Amino acid sequence: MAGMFNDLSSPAAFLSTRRSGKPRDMVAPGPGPDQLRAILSAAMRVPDHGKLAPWRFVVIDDRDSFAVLLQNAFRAQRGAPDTEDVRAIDQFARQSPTLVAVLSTPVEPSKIPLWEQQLSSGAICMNLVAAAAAHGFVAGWLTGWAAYDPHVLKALGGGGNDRIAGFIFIGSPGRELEERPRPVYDEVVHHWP
Ligand SMILES: Cc1cc2nc3c(=O)[nH]c(=O)nc-3n(C[C@H](O)[C@H](O)[C@H](O)COP(=O)(O)O)c2cc1C
Repeated sequence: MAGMFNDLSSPAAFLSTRRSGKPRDMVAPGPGPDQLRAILSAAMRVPDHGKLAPWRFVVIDDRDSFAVLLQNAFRAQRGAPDTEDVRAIDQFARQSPTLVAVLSTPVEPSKIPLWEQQLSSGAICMNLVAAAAAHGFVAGWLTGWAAYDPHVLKALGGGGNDRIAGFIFIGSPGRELEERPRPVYDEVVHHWP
C-alpha cells in the first residue's frame, strides 16, 4: 500500500512506519549537497559515551573508483572473480544515487569500553537511515564481504581497530516498499521481575 511506510505526519508515526529501502531498487533523486549535509548532521546526534565521536562518514562520490577498489580488493583476497562476481561487485558499488560508508573509529586507549564505542557506531548507522527517511528519501544498511575487507577499510581511511560498520545507500524508492516480517512483540518484550 503506497503511503503506508515512512509516514512523516508526526515523529511517532514516522518511527512506527519507518522502513528501509532496497539499495538495488533505488533511483534518483538522492539528496543534494545541502540535504546530505543536513542528513549527516542529524545522524551525528547520537548517543556517544564520553563524547569521543568514535565514527566517521565517508561519502563515496566516485562510484567508478569505488567499483575498481572493490574489484581489486576481491582479487587480492579471493583470486580472480568469475563473471558473476564481477557483475555483483559492480552492481553493489553503483547502486543508489548516494552512498555513505560508516566507519567505527574507536578511540584507544580510553576509559570508555571498545564495545560501547562500537555500539555508538551501530547507533549512528541507524540514525543515518532514519535521518535520510525523515528527509523524504529511503536508505538501506548493507555490509557484505567488502565491509570486512582490509583493503577496502584502508582505502576508506580506516586503520588500527577501525571497522566498517556499514554502507548506507540513500535514494528514492524505485519500487513500492513492502513490509518484512517483524518480531512477535511478546517474544521480544519481557517485564522484570
Ligand atoms: C549490520 C547490518 C548489516 C546488514 N547487511 C545487509 C546485507 O549485506 N544485505 C542485506 O540484504 N541486508 C543487510 N542488512 C539488513 C537490512 O539493512 C535491513 O535489516 C532491512 O532492510 C530491514 O529494513 P527495515 O529498516 O525496514 O527493518 C543488514 C543490517 C545490519 C544491521
